Amino acid sequence: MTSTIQRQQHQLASDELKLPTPRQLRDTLPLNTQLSSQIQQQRMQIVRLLNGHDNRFMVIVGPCSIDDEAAALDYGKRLAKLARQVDDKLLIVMRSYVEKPRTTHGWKGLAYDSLRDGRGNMALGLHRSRQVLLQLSALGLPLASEALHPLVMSYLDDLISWAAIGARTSESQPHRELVSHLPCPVGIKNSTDGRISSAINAMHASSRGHHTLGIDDDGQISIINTRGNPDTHLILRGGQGLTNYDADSIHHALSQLSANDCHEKVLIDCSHDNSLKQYERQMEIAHHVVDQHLAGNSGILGLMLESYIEAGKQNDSDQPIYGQSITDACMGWNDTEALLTALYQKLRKRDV
Ligand SMILES: O=C[C@H](O)[C@H](O)COP(=O)(O)O
Ligand SMILES: C=C(OP(=O)(O)O)C(=O)O
Repeated sequence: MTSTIQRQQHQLASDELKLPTPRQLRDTLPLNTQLSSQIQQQRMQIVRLLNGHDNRFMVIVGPCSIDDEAAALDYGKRLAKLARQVDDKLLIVMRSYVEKPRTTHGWKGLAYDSLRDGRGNMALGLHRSRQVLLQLSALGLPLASEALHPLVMSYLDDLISWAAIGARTSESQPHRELVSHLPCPVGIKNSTDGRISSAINAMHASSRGHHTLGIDDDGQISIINTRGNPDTHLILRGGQGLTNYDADSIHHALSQLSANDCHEKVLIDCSHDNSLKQYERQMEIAHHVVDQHLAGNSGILGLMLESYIEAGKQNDSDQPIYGQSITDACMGWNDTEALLTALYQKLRKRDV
């Protein structure tokens, strides 16, 4: 008797553990032709910037992590409106991260634990992630996300215009294979200790085709033949308490990229070690980076900001605060809008 109950419980648990295949989730939450061609065009716009065929400045801005669809959409609407007003000078891409790499442990993002109850209902998490990315795309914004788990990407990569490989994974072979397969431009971060060589090696490795393991659209474990991704670039995010957004660090990075035959373009992450995790510092860093660009440094592709509706970050023990980060501390919307407007005006002034 007991063993029958145990078997039934086990059966229930394993049913709950089953996920839809990528095709099933895409069929449930389809990308329509209009949005699909919007995303194709947005990817191509970023590639044009990367190849120096468009001299706009790219800004990847948004919450450290998406934890709540209502707040993400509220933020997205504000950003989409601003993006339209400045789009002759700034190509604005919304940070829409549904996976978070952790230094040790902590909340891993909407895709893993959307209820934030620690039970890891990934069927719900993947559904909610795909749904919110579709809704954000429909606002007209290009979306940026970190490519962390290769299988998670098989559910979401059609919605993303730009992906990041984080500082903790740039040295990993499966991530380099993943980049080689992704259908969009990818920024690769310097490692957490500040080295840029791991990112440069990753750019080389991912520019080639690979044969690797993965799943097909129907969830069958398969050999995946990747095409090689020519559209990668370096992201400087500082490391081990040292910053690398100053002119000398950027010059050094660009000369290393040139010596290694990589795109001579860097994106500056104004957060993480560059801000020494003090979110307010992102504003002065962003100005410093745009000033270098205006002084003629054409190797600077743009910058990244962590920003949400409310400034700072929540404390686990507090009542939830709408629009405030539950991972890294972010700039608030008012400062973000003022900063992007000021950067835009600076860039326009150059042309008058
Ligand atoms: O951007 C987010 C964090 O810096 C990254 O996920 C690591 O976070 P942790 O050190 O709090 O785990
Ligand atoms: C985790 C992130 O950054 P990094 O990999 O630089 O720590 C991030 O941008 O969310």
